[in-house]
Amino acid sequence: MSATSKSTGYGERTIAHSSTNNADAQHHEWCHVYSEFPTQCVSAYSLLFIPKWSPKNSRVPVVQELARQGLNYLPKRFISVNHNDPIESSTVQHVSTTLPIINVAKLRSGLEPDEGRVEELAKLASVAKEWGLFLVTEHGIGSDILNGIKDVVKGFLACLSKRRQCVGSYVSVDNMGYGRNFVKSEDQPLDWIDRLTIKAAPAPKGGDKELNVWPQRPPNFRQVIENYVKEARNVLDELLIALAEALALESHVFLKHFDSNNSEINVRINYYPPCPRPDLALGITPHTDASALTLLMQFETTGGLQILKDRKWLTVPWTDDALLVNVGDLLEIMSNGRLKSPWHRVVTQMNVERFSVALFYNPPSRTEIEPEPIEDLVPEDGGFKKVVVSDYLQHLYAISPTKEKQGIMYAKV
Ligand SMILES: O=C(O)CCC(=O)C(=O)O
Ligand SMILES: [Fe+2]
Repeated sequence: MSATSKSTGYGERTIAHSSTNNADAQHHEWCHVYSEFPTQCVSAYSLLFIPKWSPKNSRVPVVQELARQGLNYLPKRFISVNHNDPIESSTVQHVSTTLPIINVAKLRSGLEPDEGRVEELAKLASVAKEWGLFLVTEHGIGSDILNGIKDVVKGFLACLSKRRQCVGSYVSVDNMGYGRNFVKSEDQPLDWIDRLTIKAAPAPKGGDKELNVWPQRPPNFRQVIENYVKEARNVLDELLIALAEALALESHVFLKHFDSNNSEINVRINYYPPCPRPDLALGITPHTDASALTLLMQFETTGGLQILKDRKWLTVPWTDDALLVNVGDLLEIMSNGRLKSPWHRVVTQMNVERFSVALFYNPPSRTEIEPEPIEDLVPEDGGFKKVVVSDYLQHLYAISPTKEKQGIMYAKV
């Protein structure tokens, strides 16, 4: 699910937790390595303080540390795949060519139709409607920027594993640390992932305490991510225009909800260490992204991301060097269901590690998004109603959505 400030940050993974004082922050600093439950915390601090489980004090393991131990079994807290569920256990390798790659350069609005724009818009309409996600090339984000991301992400994880010096300060921010959303009980299965979520935009306002969760090591981490965010924002704005036109809507119907000073951009670094039992564990549990659009890059290996299509999990045919864009709930609402926010999950792999970087693009949090009317709406599907972005996100955190209990229902008429 897309990040909001509720799941922003890094440290050890802390769940559904409001960190508001220095004592808590200190606790975060000390408790980096956990085995199965908080009561087995190996830090010195935990020897003195063994809390009863609650979302407030719950901790989950740093998966990287578990993977390094070379376990040949899966700790039981990570067992999540239910082999009795025909959908859950359906994994079909998707080898079709039905995920066309969108050439962003051809979509640019100044171009004449004969420069291929019309065909590219038609291709975009078809892939966005059928899949809710698509690959993009010729997006203009330089390979130096993308390679820089790979370097700082790996540098961050490496220095974390040595001395954990690279963790920023996270006082006064909700649900801090390596975060997995929606872990609310002790017996809820955990994902085989370590992740860091950073609120990259908007810049903190004068009175606000800076949301300073930027890692301090490698020293260029923040600069590199911010350069990427700047370029990515331009690409996503272009795509919002192109998607509107592809759906035969006025060009700015989606982009009008965004503004360059206050739109929210959260960046999440996902690290999937090699997993001893890929048949039993998931890297990320099935979810839809709450964002308007998500921009994803992956590296080191492919093949982890799957999408739920026609009641089957299909491996997304994602080539190494293309970026992937997926429609999130907020765009499903803005488009009044013309675009669907796809259910997706990440599977684990045995001897390889995988990294991905997800950039979630949302309108400013107080924006009321208004679904674009549909004239011939079928009466039984009332479409969507107006929602305030932050209300929608709060609702998601409150309900912990699942396929049975979908967050998007909140915005249905
Ligand atoms: O790792 C991936 O490919 C997908 C990550 C994802 O779905 C997310 O961070 O919301
Ligand atoms: Fe996602």
